[in-house]
Amino acid sequence: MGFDVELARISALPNDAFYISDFITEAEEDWLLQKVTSAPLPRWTHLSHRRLQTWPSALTKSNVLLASPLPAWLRAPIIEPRFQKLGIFNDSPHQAPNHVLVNEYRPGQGIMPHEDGAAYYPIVATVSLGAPIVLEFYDKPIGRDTAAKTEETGRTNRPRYRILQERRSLLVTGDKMYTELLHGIAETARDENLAPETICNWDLLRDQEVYRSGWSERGTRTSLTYRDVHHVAKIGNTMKFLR
Ligand SMILES: O=C(O)CCC(=O)C(=O)O
Ligand SMILES: [Fe+2]
Repeated sequence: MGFDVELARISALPNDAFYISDFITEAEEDWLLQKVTSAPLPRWTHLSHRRLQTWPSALTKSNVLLASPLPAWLRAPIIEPRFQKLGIFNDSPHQAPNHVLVNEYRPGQGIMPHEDGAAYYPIVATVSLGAPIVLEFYDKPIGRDTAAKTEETGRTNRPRYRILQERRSLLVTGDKMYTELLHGIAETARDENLAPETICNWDLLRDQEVYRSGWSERGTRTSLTYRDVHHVAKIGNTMKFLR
């Protein structure tokens, strides 16, 4: 395999999580960003605090993916051969990711603490492009009225874990990190309080020196989040019912 995945384990976390700082080269990063930005405008969904592309297509209301291959630029070299060599999706239903959300965050933008839900096998592999950003994991609010509590407390609750994602890195989180915690990205123009004690993957960072001041100015950060959707429907089968 050439690379021992245990070397990439974020050992401060109780459940499986892996971080590889130099997952893609600078040239690959440039090329991927160019692919993202040259996608036709209707590809983007504009949300209030980020914009999003969904490949190959959005899931149906019942969380079904209509079978269609991912575009070549999202497959090679990331899935083939790199994910395959690392064996990231070996245990997932299709032994490979079949769905990618591309998120773009400008300074000041983020994503409220949330969970990704049951549509996906609980492994997410995220490639970060453009600029570093901190991903935060929160305990789920306890008790009834969960959604309202998340709205109220999501921002003020202190995160339980923080992971700094450098540009060109890969973060793999799975298992209970996704099913028992919420994750989000603060809406800020500056990630603060960066230190070995507060950042779980500090030892695995490519460049700790640049964060010595304890903060990092946000730039435009793009993430490619790879997942395996449980339910896939062949269009041919769907068409049968339409005839
Ligand atoms: O951009 C990220 O790293 C996280 C995105 C996310 O949580 C999501 O799309 O569900
Ligand atoms: Fe998410």
